[in-house]
Amino acid sequence: MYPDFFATERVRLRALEPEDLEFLYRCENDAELRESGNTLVPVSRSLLRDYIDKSSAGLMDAGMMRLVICTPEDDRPIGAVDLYEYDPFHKRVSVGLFVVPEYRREGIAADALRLVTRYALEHLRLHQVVAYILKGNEPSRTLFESAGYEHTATLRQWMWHRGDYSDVLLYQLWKK
Ligand SMILES: CC(=O)SCCNC(=O)CCNC(=O)[C@H](O)C(C)(C)COP(=O)(O)OP(=O)(O)OC[C@H]1O[C@@H](n2cnc3c(N)ncnc32)[C@H](O)[C@@H]1OP(=O)(O)O
Repeated sequence: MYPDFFATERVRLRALEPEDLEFLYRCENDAELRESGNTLVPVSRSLLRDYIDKSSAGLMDAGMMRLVICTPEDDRPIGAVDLYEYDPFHKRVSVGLFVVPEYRREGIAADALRLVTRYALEHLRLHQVVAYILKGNEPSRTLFESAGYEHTATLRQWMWHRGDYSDVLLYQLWKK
C-alpha cells in the first residue's frame, strides 16, 4: 500500500484554509516564535490572507509550502511545518516547524517531522532535507536527531538572538 504522508494516529497535516487566518495571525505575531525566526515587523491579517490564497501553488511552483499540523479528531490547528528554500537542481529543501505550547511533549512534532521528511524524500524524490537550529535550542536538536538528522556544520554567529549573535547548527538528512 502507498504510505499516507499526511497522517498518523496523533496528527494530520493539511493545507492552509481561510479559516486558519486567526491561528496564523496569533502564531506569526507570537514573541517566542518571532525570536527564533526572521520576522522583523508585525504581520498583518491582510498579508496572511494573501499568503493563504497563494499557498495552494505547492512546493515545486512556489519554492515553499506550509502544512498545518492538526488534531485528527477535530482538525484543530496546533502547529505548522514549513518546507522552504526548495532547490530543484540540487534536489534539497529546508524544513522548520512549531507546535503550540498547550500540545507540546506529546510527540506531535516528532510525528509531523517524520511525515514531512518522508514526503520530501519518498514522494517528491528529493535528495536531502536541511534544518537550521539555534545552538541553544536543545528540544529541537533532540527532536531532529531522533528523526535521523545529523549535525554536519556550525554557522558561527549566524543569528542575532536575545541580545547576542548565536551560532546556528546545520542538520541534514540525506538519502544513503
Ligand atoms: C528547524 C527548526 O524548525 S528549529 C525551530 C523549532 N521550533 C521551535 O523552537 C519553536 C518553539 N518550540 C516548539 O514549537 C516545540 O517545542 C518543538 C517543535 C521544538 C517540539 O515540539 P513537541 O511537539 O513538543 O515535540 P515532541 O513532543 O514531538 O518531542 C519530540 C522529542 O523532542 C525532544 N523534546 C521536545 N521538547 C523538549 C523539551 N522541552 N526539552 C527537552 N527535549 C524536548 C524530546 O527528545 C522529545 O522526545 P520525548 O518526548 O520522547 O523525550
